[in-house]
Amino acid sequence: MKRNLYLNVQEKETALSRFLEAFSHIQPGRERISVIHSLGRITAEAVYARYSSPSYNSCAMDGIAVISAHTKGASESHPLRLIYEKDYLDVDTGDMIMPPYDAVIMAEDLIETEDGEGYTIIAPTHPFAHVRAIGEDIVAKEMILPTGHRIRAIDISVLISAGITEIEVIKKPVVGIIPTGDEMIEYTEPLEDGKIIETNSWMFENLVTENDGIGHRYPILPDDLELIRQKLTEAVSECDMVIINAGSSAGRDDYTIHAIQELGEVYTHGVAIKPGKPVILSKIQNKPVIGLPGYPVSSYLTFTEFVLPVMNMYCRTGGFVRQQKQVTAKLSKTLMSGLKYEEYVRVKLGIVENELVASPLERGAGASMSLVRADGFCVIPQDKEGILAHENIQVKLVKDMEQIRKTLVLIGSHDLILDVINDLMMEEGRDTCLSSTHVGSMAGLIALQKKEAHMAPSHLLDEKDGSYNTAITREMFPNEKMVIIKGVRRRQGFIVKKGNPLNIQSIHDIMHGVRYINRQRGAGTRVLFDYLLKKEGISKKDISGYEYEAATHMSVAVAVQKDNADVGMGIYSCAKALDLDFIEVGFEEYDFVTYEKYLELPAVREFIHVLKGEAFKKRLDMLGGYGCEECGQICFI
Ligand SMILES: Nc1nc2c(c(=O)[nH]1)N[C@H]1C(S)=C(S)[C@@H](COP(=O)(O)OP(=O)(O)OC[C@H]3O[C@@H](n4cnc5c(N)ncnc54)[C@H](O)[C@@H]3O)O[C@H]1N2
Ligand code: MOO
Repeated sequence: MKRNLYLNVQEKETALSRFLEAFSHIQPGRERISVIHSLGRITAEAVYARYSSPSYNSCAMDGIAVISAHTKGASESHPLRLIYEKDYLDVDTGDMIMPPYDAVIMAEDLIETEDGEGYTIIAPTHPFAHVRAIGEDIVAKEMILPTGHRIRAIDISVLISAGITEIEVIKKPVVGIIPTGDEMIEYTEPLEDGKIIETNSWMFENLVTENDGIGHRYPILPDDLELIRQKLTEAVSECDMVIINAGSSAGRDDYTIHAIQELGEVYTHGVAIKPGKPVILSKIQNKPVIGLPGYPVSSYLTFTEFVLPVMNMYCRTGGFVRQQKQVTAKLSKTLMSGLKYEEYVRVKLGIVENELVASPLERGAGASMSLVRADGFCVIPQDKEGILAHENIQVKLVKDMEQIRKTLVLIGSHDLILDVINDLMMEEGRDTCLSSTHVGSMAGLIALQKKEAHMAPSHLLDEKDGSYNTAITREMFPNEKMVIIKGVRRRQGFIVKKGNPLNIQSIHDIMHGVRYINRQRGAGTRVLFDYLLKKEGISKKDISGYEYEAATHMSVAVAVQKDNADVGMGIYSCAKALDLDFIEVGFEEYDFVTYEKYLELPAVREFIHVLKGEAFKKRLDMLGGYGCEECGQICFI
């Protein structure tokens, strides 16, 4: 099969509005369902009460029902005796109050007469005192819920009390989901080299559910034109709309576009967004069929940008579209982008000194963890080559702002203990959590200078005296009161394959064609490696792979494990986690640099509390390679 070429890459808004226009005939369907099963559904029309509630004059307190006119004149100086049946009846909350009785006096306000035959009162009452009059809550024929209302638990109880047993709601559209690809396997099958666990369809199914539809997933289809054609025909006849996933781009086995062209009409193949470019917008048998690109991030974004607006046509009455909240944030790192596309970047958010700060996450279309970690998305417009650090950007929120407010923002060096600290902070249930962005020690301290983080995890060696973090903090924050919260001492060394097949014992064994994997500029581990090279008089040029960089210790370890490199520098816990060998170079100090004034922040206090706790020490033992003698101690700089 010939490769496809994108002949008609269109701007997103143009492509979407043309597509929606083609389906302007779609109207939300409706169905009648039992009220008790209507939670979360959307009303298709206004709902009116059948009964009033209460439907009779109802006693609101335990006590006596009285004829209010008979209580006139009662006072402390003139107590009034009430006679059973002539003046009152005993009643309990919820009882019906019938004429001539028209008010209730609470039991607490009654004085029993000595003969036990009645009551004395010392204050008069008025008509309908402590009586819930007919229709006080709901009046028959009154509108209880408007059109397009999402039904909640409280609504159901009100509907029932108003005598409604069935309700007209918007029908959920059935969205067919077809995953394709020869390399795909079901999650229940064992993973082999060259195979990929099919995940996108399950994400789609749940996104469809979250957005008021019913996902109908078909089994994985191989890259076979005839089978794709057959399955598309079947899905279109069974569903209201269809998503077909992967095979949308220029690969030789990318058949989706050919199958759709044969069965219907293609409006768009290719939109100017990144990730997500090869999206297909089409129609088969008058139903929308959308081809989404295979990479998880591309498929998530194109789902939200193209599938949701179409689903909205099926399941929203006017005005009900759920809008994503937008906020303005300061960008912590420059984002470059091409002029060819509008680019979507996932960000983490935090509030530092009353300002919302956005730190960009990994940008690759395959980086699905960036979606898990994201607090929001920002868009770099097509006509911009990028956004500079510290500029303001608009962010569409995917997390609750309250949660973001309680987040402690860490930018700097990476260590597995950050995840452990966050886990323990969450476990303690004190409502604070930790967001960490890994840019290396130096870049972290710069972010701290710019007030874009609360703390910078750092392990920067002072070559003069072999100490860690103090000298650089003094140098970078000469006029500020700073503190170092002591973290861990950790074993640094060379991570090599199990059994150390190249017999690497020292930095000298890393030359002569051994494939090294380095860390990014500014990372403490890179500073240490450069220091060792200098000390031993070795040139960077003699290290093959010096330019090959990874962003975290764990990425170094996995590169060695999967044979992308023979050796890299990193911490013991990462070598241990992946069952690799480790040649120790020495211990280093991994600490948290912060402003003295931040010690008062509740999240910082909680952070220190966790660092000093026994639970943290136990978790460090399990990870291995850490010393925690000074953990949580504060050094004033
Ligand atoms: N020569 C060109 N190659 C590519 C272009 C291009 O313009 N010219 N575009 C790239 C872009 S951008 C994207 S996005 C991808 C889209 O590719 P396809 O939609 O054809 O998808 P595949 O190639 O089959 O898969 C891509 C990737 O995603 C994984 N995948 C696919 N389906 C699933 C699933 N259901 N669950 C989990 N993962 C899935 C698949 O294994 C691949 O790794 O094309 C570029 N190429
Ligand atoms: O644009 Mo492709 O959608 O992932 O990177």
